[in-house]
Amino acid sequence: MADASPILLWFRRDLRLADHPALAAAAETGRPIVPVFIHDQAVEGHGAAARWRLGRGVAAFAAALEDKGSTLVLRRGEALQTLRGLVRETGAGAVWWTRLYDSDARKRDEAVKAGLKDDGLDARSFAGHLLFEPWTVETRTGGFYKVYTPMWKAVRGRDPGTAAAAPSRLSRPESFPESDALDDWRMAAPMNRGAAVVAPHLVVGEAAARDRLDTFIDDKIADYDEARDIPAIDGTSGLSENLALGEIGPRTCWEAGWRALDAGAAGAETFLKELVWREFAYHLVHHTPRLTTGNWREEWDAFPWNEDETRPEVLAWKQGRTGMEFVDAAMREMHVTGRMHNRGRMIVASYLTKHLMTHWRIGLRWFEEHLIDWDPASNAMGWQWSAGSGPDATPYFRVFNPETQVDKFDRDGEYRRRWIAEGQGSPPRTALDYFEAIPRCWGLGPGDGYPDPVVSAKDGRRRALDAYSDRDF
Ligand SMILES: Cc1cc2nc3c(=O)[nH]c(=O)nc-3n(C[C@H](O)[C@H](O)[C@H](O)COP(=O)(O)OP(=O)(O)OC[C@H]3O[C@@H](n4cnc5c(N)ncnc54)[C@H](O)[C@@H]3O)c2cc1C
Repeated sequence: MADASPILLWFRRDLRLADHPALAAAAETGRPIVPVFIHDQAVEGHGAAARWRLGRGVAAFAAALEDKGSTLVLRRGEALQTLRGLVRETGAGAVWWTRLYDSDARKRDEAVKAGLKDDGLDARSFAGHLLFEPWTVETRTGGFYKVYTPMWKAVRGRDPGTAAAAPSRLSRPESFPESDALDDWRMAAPMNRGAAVVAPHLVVGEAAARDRLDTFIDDKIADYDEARDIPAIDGTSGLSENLALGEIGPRTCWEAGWRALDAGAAGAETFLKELVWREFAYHLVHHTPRLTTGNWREEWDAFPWNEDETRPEVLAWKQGRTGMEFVDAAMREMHVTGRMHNRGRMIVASYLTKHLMTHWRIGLRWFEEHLIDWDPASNAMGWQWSAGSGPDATPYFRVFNPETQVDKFDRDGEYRRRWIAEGQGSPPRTALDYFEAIPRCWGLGPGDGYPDPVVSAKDGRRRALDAYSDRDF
């Protein structure tokens, strides 16, 4: 007789109903589905902004499941024990989930799979977080790609499969097990007063992510090639926030990008390429887990980066008060919106690791604390790319000059005016919001003077290049 026991569907960073292979497969069986989200602090701990954003995403997903006649069961605790408890409570014969690729998640998932299999359960993982899983893309000699462009060429013409539609209804078990109350998890607590400032900038949930993609394709993709590099222009998709939590599937984005390319949209190929940068980051993290914790090029362990986080110039960087306007504008954008334009990310990362000779790990952790689109793979790759210690990285001797970057990417000063209040007669709301978002104990206000540079662009560059030429690797 066919197995009619419930399937526990363990949701993690895949908070969606469409383009979800594990959910589609479960719905196909006709068996009752028990959707579960476990707040597993060991893996889903995150920084303040990502944790808060996760809470908002879980709430939106729970509401979407209610619309389908189902219920998201929330539990907190160590994953394997929690799932075993839920199996006992529901009589489930299967536990299915979408694969993740960073090392913390993989270690947890491997232990979960082994434990559940020992219990005689159908423990199964599915693709869905990526277009192409890391072991399916190989160089001609059989390794993984360490350089982006050949990887792009290898996958450009590949078919990642079709994104499935959301199931129309989900079969319910006779009763759902008890669920924690999301409010009891206090996901917003570490955000303090920042939450009220960042909240209007969030775009939460699957339906909103889908609208965001459609708006991007209809209104922005044609100009994406050029607009994407100008931080004052809202010219990118903004989808990183949703992709990070799986509120939209990468195949849905890929298909939309291809349709736009086929229809002749000029920027569509660049958009597809950016999606593959995300893949590249995950392939790297899968094959070399140290990407998130240590120098990918291990010879960089000998480089004299400073790891003292208490230095005043590091505090100035965190606060957006280095006296370098482009750097400060970008850091403040992150305080207010939980995001930072990609150009800004490259500039502040270069400035911290080169002008301030500070270890990229300090920046990586600060981003992890403040980004609502925090992603373990893209964040680590971005930092190591900027620092020069990663694969296919910008060479260390290419030091972004924050002053000349202004001429290229913010010539009329709109971006800097949007975020830096000091010196403006009537600063815009965005610039004032920065003072509402930051910790009160910093004691900063819009009436303060704008700081002198903690290091001049020229001196910082020279210091970095001297250290680089003194290295013995
Ligand atoms: C130091 C540093 C840290 C970063 N940290 C993160 C992070 O924590 N989370 C994150 O999602 N991205 C990170 N990035 C990559 C990039 O800045 C963002 O993905 C991008 O700004 C998101 O905006 P968007 O969604 O509008 O992108 P779009 O320009 O619309 O691009 C579409 C999608 O492609 C992917 N993508 C675009 N650029 C990159 C890139 N350089 N690397 C990897 N994927 C990319 C993203 O998923 C993005 O949503 C980082 C980059 C740097 C230099």
